[in-house]
Amino acid sequence: MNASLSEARPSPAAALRTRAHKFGGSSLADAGRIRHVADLLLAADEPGQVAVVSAMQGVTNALIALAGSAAGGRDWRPDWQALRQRHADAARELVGDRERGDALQAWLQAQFDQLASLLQAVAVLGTPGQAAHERIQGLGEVWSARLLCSHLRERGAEHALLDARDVLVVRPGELGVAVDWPRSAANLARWRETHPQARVVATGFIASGEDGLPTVLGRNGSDYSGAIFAALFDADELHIWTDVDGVLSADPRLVPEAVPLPALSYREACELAYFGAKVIHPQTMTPAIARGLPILIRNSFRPEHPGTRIDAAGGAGGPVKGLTLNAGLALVSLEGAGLIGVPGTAERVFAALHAARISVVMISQGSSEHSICCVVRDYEAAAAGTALARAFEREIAAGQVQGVQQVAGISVLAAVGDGMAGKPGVAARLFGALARARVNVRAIAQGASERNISVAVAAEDATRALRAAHAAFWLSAQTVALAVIGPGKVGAALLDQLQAAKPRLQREAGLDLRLRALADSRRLWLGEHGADGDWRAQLEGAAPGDLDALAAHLLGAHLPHAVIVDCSASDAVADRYAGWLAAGIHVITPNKHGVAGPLPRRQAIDAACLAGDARLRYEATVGAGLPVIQTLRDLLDTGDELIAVEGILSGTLAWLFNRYDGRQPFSALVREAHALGYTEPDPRDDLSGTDVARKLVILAREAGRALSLDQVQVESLVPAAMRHGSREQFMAGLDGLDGPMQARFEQARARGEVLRYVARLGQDGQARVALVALPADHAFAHLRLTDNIVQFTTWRYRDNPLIVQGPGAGPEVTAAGVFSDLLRLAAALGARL
Ligand SMILES: NC(=O)C1=CN([C@@H]2O[C@H](COP(=O)(O)OP(=O)(O)OC[C@H]3O[C@@H](n4cnc5c(N)ncnc54)[C@H](OP(=O)(O)O)[C@@H]3O)[C@@H](O)[C@H]2O)C=CC1
Ligand SMILES: N[C@@H](CC=O)C(=O)O
Repeated sequence: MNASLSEARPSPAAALRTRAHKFGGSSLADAGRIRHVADLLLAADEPGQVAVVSAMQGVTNALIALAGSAAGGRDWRPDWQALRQRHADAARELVGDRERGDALQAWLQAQFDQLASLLQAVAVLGTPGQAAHERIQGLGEVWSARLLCSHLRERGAEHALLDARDVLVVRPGELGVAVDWPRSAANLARWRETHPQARVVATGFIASGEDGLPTVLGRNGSDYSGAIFAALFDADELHIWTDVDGVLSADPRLVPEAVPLPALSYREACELAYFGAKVIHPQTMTPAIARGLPILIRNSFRPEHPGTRIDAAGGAGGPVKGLTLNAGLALVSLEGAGLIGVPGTAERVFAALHAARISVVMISQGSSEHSICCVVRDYEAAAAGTALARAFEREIAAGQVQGVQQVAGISVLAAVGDGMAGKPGVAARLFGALARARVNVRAIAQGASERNISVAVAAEDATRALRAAHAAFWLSAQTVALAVIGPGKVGAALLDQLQAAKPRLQREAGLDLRLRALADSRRLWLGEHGADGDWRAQLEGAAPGDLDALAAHLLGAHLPHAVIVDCSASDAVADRYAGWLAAGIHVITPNKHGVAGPLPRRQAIDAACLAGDARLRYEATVGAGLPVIQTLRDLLDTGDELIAVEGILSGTLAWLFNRYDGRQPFSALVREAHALGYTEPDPRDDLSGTDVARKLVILAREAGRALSLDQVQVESLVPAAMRHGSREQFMAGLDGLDGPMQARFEQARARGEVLRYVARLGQDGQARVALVALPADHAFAHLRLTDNIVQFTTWRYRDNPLIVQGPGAGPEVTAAGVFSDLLRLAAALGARL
């Protein structure tokens, strides 16, 4: 009786090439769905076919409820009637032929009459009893199989109807129901003598016990029946039809980007199923595994989709095929010097937990043997703690073990894939992704098969951890939750560039930049799935809100990475950088107030970066899209020393003095520069030299010099009378600039010189920004438009300074500089850039 499946002899009809199909309840929910199943079966080009069916959706539960009602003395007749009507209606729709239809209705009526008699008996006894309960539960499959078979016959197909109770013999086993293969195979062979048809419809879920009484296969029983009949009919493949495109790489409710997996090995499928992925149950697979039968998980709503193939080979793919998350767990650990080098500690832990009937989800022990920890279901944690405390009572009393520690709110993330075995770097990639997503790992386990790495993390980090790991193994794009503050000239250009580049970045770099928040000084827009459409329209309808809500919303997405891009010129916004960075939000900005602001603020920002993993990038603060800061950093990082910096650091001032020839009013050019988006929001910041001074401060600080804005000698081009008042008042009185500027210009021209606004940071530490008259052949006299020029004199470049030159202002180039920072950050976070 213990004969295994491989010993079972195939039925005489096994010479046929046969494919087995299994349809679940949702595929048979009503007449329309049953008709669709028939379409699939009739369209399949296969000589032999076995279709194993579940009950119509919800029918098994309805039958169990009927038995419960009858046993509890409640009136079961209305529900019985509804169930009868549902099947009678389906039968009417499925079988139009009068004679066949009447026969089917009469058969159904007889079935329901028998059910009614059973329920009456249950009501009298006050309990269904095991035998009646199993008989009642399994009726749904008998009815659905008959409906499908009758419909197929109506359409001219000669399918035989196999009631599994006539063939399949099972007995209770330790891990559930076990099949008596020799008896079942012999029964099938006998049945085939009178049912030689190539195509068969069989009932799932039900079978006969060794005593010949009807029984059921338990949870996932219909899938199990599919595999059993596939084996008994010696099928070439088993197709399990569901309502999804196959096995997904992760739970789509937690990772919306989860993808269907084309192929899995049996072992991968078992590992994923164990950790809760929506794969078929491992027990279901045993008959298939035993004979190397491929299982295909397919979508009955999209039969053209190939689905997931599960077989011995498992197909190609990355090292990790899928990820699962098990929630509702707790960590229970023992720690103490009394465990070191003591043989039998693990055995005592397991024995104590076994005696308390507690199943261990994961176990981990450091090689120092100083501690050992287990992950158990949270509702069993207290009992596990008590069991361990009792088992180690002596050591705890002697102070050799520091009691039992329990941590609730734990989830286990498991990465599964045959390709992990023998491949260096997989764990590094997983842990690197978790670190970058700021997820703390509480415990780790990897079996010697190297097919599964499991990590225990805090429940609140679990979704972020899953998404980060999913992206790290290229199962989906690296997803970055993005907020843009200040959609003014630069911000708007950036948003347009982001929108245009998004599809290509997703496709080619595996980077999903998801805009979740937008704010200007008056409005805050928060979105769930990213502003993929018209961001302007979204902001248009937004209400006022504060930046705390913006940061909370960004973090609330549980996306692996969060970035705020500050495109304002606001000091108040810059004041928040340190807090955001400390909270793990990366910051990117062209706004100089943060990095050139008061030293204590800058120090707080730097400290937040050092303490955590969040990064601040601000390349566009100097030279807009030019690589000025990066160049200086590269020089310093490779061991060079900065001696001096000199240059033209203002695009606005460069443009003004490149254009100004004394013929048109200087004020007209300032208005034009403002309209072109070169100036700061308030052009006085440019004309006063403050903007240039800030840039010099940024470069000095980059070189490690603690320079403050008030230490820079600044020559302002704004007459004292125009320094106060609103921006609008200043713009209205702009022609007040014209007289003094004309005079400076004429003086310089008389000497054959040109005017340029130059910044200089000397070796002596002196910082100065001023309008100077330069000889007409000076390098700074030959720039074009908004060109900046920055000359770095360093120890290596002491005879011939290193020069960075190019356009240094304008919304498009500045936005591109900000975007480059974002992409460099994304690359560091793991995007394929
Ligand atoms: N233009 C250029 O060539 C370059 C600019 N930069 C820097 O880029 C930044 C933006 O410049 P630009 O686009 O020209 O400026 P704009 O004036 O066009 O845009 C500023 C944006 O910031 C918003 N804003 C202001 N205060 C706040 C606040 N407290 N909270 C939220 N949003 C706020 C404004 O909103 P609202 O409309 O409601 O006021 C507006 O959307 C500046 O810091 C500038 O120094 C850097 C390099 C080059
Ligand atoms: N207004 C600034 C813009 C860049 O920082 C400039 O003109 O350089």
